Amino acid sequence: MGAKDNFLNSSLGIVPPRTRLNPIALTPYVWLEERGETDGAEGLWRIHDKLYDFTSFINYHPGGSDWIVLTKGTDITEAFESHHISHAPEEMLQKYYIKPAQAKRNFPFTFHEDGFYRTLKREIRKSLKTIPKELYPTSDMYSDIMFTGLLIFSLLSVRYWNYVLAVIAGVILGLLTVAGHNYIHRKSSFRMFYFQFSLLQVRDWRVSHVLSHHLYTNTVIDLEICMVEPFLNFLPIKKIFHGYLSVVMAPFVWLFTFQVLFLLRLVNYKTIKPISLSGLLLPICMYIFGTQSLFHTLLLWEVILSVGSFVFTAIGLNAAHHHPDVFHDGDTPRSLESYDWGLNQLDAVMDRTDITGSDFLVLTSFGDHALHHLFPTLDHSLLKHLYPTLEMVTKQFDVHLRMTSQWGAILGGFQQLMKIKPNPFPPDLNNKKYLLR
Ligand code: HEM
Repeated sequence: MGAKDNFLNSSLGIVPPRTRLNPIALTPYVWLEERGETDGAEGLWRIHDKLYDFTSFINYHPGGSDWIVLTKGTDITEAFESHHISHAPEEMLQKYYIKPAQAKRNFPFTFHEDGFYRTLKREIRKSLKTIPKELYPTSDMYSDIMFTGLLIFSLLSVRYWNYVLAVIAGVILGLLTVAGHNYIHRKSSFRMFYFQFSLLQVRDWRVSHVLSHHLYTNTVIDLEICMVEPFLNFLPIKKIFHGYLSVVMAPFVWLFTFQVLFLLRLVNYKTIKPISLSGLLLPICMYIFGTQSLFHTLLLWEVILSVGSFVFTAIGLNAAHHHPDVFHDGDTPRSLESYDWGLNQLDAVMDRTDITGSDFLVLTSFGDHALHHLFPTLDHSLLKHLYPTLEMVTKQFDVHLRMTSQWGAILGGFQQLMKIKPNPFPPDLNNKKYLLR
């Protein structure tokens, strides 16, 4: 098998986008455009094996117009199923129905009424009604405090020309960016723009993270896998120097993710909108209130960005998905015929015992990740209340959520980078060593 096949081969039978071999050219928008060629949506919106025309619904979608506009011409089955917990969206579908789809779906995932995901969703719907209102949400408070901290430490660092203060501002920026991600999945709100002080873009991430990584986790179509290649290759395929280079490269990737993605954004300038530049408000404030030259202001801002990038990317890439026992495309899957999407999500995740339970840690380190993937529109501070329900349904289906420590996740990430042989057996969700304690 050549290097080319390595990148294109999916053990789930998923046909990747044409531009899969060229990570720089594979922007979120190219990814969306090329989904049109594989999804059999015939220029409309596909849900399961039916085609719909939501054109007249774009401006009425309660989650915001972005989601509908971006996904025209694609299969939105996984997005539609996972982003709505109430029955209302499903009940509206008939109004927009056009015709049956001709082509087979590009994904093996199913959502049968008696399957794992829909059963869990029914139970979660009930559990959400029992959570007392006063218990949530703490996320808004923590996010606002971090935003204020970022401003204060950034301004003080430039005012007093102090690298320590800049590093503190950088750490806050990294954590605030993770927290901002909590809002990107949901209907648009001002807090989602906290994410943009990193120079990363909400709209791009709604594609690369929400519509790609979240729905097709660790597969050849997961943009978060594609975008870090060839520097970091998490798929179990033949790699340069058997992956040793990846391990050395990892900290550099962490350090410059914010800046490199921003520069790539400038290359694809046609998708830039005025709001894309909102992150520049931070250096502008630093320049106005800091009394330093433009050059010195930019220098400290670069320190803040690099530290922030390091914190955000190191947390993100070592949070929950990369471990030799977690499913990566190429590994033997649980099923190819009828693979419940929720089970696939459990196969592709491993949560961390030392993060779960703390609202602040969960918000700032992509915690309670399995539940977050299964129900991405729920505020992070709600997730801890849903473990008993998850446990009840996993027991019913004789599967478990696997847990490890944060250190286990970091170590697992490096082991996965070195891994060149796919797992010959499907993921084992009953493996005693990882069970929730
Ligand atoms: C790409 C596909 C879609 C995505 C990613 C998406 C995403 C979302 C999001 C993020 C929300 C807000 C949830 C919240 O913050 O609580 C929402 C709400 C909603 N969406 Fe969508 N949506 C999609 C397609 C649709 C379609 C096709 C319909 C109906 C024809 C629909 C109907 C609704 C309704 C009624 C709500 C209100 C909340 C609820 O009842 O669940 N959505 N959606």
